[in-house]
Amino acid sequence: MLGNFELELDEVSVTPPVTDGSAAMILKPLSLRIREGEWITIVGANGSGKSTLLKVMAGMPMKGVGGNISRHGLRPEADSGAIPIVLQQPEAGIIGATPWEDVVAMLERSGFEERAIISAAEQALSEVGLGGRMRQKVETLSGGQKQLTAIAACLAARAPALLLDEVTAMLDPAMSLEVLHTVRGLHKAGTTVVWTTQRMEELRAEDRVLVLDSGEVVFEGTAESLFQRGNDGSGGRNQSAAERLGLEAPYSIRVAWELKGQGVELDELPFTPEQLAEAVMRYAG
Ligand SMILES: Nc1ncnc2c1ncn2[C@@H]1O[C@H](COP(=O)(O)OP(=O)(O)OP(=O)(O)O)[C@@H](O)[C@H]1O
Repeated sequence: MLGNFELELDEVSVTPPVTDGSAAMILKPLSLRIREGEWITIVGANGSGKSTLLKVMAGMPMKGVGGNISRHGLRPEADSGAIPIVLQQPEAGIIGATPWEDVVAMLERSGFEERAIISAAEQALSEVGLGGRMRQKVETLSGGQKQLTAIAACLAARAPALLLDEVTAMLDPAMSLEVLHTVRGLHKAGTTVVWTTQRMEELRAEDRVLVLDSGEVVFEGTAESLFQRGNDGSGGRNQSAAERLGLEAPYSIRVAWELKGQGVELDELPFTPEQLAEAVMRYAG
């Protein structure tokens, strides 16, 4: 499990480094507190500011940052320094020739004592399901396995939170699901996770979601409340926050809305086909 984590952003904003005064802010002032063990999903279109917000959360030195960022009440540089971010391109952060070498290199760079390296690397690689592929050449791994290698390196180095920048964007649906399931498992075991995505089907009902639009937080709440249509007597047809923000609901939720229009009201909003099937079975009794 990763080290303990509490991150506080107080009126944090980011302005472009060179501006004639007319350029829009990259991130408009926002305040946010993330507690240990939370799962946050940041949703937004290209250019909405997701990566910038992650870099701010990571405590990366950046020009144009206003407001206060603190971890356990300390500035990030006074705490454990910048947290690594796993990026969209599967090869982006990998420096070793095999998963094993990559994780070991990260541990050496992070100043781990030699005798602690082997067990930390083995444990992290098996936690992400790569125990059997530690010595496989990186170029022969799938995109998802490369992402899991990068995630294992963060885990092994005891990064205080997993910061994941659209890590499934370049992966096929099956691989995306495998990476998502693995990270969900790590979260269940206590890891703090910030997951950014443009894919609504990666959300789960209880996720804490931030929606960014042009550098501004336009929604904050659970995924369930993002897709909840109101009960105004119109058969639940009045729009959810997601619809008002132009976000397309996952297929299962669209089916649930359609069923509700036909008078079939499921007892929970299904985020996955499996949840949809279960809710329909419960309805059918
Ligand atoms: N250093 C910079 N100078 C000027 N503009 C910048 C800088 N960094 C980011 N931007 C702009 O800020 C906006 C937000 O960028 P950011 O990369 O955070 O968005 P994003 O939501 O992660 O996008 P994507 O999904 O395409 O990665 C974009 O319009 C980008 O061009």
